[in-house]
Amino acid sequence: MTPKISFRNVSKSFPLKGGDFLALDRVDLDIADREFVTVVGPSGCGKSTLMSMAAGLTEPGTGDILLDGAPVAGPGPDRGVIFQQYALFPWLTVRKNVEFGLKLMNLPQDERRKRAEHAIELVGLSDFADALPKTLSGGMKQRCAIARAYAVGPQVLLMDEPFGALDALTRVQLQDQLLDTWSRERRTVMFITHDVDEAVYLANRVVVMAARPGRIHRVIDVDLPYPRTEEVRLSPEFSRIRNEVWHSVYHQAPAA
Ligand SMILES: Nc1ncnc2c1ncn2[C@@H]1O[C@H](COP(=O)(O)OP(=O)(O)OP(=O)(O)O)[C@@H](O)[C@H]1O
Repeated sequence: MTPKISFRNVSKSFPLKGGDFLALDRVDLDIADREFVTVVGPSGCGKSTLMSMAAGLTEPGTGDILLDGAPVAGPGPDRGVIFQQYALFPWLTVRKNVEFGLKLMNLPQDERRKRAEHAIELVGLSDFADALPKTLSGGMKQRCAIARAYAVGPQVLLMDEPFGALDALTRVQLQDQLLDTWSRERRTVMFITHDVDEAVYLANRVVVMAARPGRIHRVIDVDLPYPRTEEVRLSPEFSRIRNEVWHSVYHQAPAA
């Protein structure tokens, strides 16, 4: 079956004083339809660059990035992008923030309203639909940003450390909520995180990257059942996989 997203021999350099800096070196990765893939690796290994290329916001230097087998030519409503900073419009309510992305799709007003309500309900913010962002906690703001991405109905969610700024408890709650939505709506998810526990808890597979140059170091299967519960989180198998990921991230041999 055609992968949902493919990185084929993708390299990317950025110009620096004194020569080019190779940020990504020959990355090959296929992400299947409806798969949940997390990406971890040391700071600067190119995680965000890789995701930005899948989003169509950054062009690959060489190689191909394919979506359903066709080259990515730029951003599109088939991919929802969520960053660590909530990026909400402060003067718009939760509902208006969520509806905003739908305006660009030229949907009729009642369809926009319906889609926004559904997305707001999915993230558990219905009681706050008419609230302004400044009155929301960090976790609620991030849920609003997630609802905005959901509302457009993308087949792919590209999430760059979406829970990075949140406290540990809110983070765990949003992980569960994300998995709950994913298991019902089954979008393809590519999710960057610095948190090894989070990477294992969420994913079908964890991609471990290495730095200098940025590249894929290992891909580790997470053969744990869904739904991921506290029991799963506390299981010996979870610890074993977590330790394996941890070891691959923090004990990488330097590049040849
Ligand atoms: N626009 C740019 N111009 C020059 N260098 C860049 C640019 N974007 C990224 N880089 C460099 O490319 C490398 C990879 O950056 P990237 O942000 O993708 O890494 P990362 O793994 O997401 O890092 P972190 O975990 O710290 O967020 C870094 O060394 C960075 O300095």
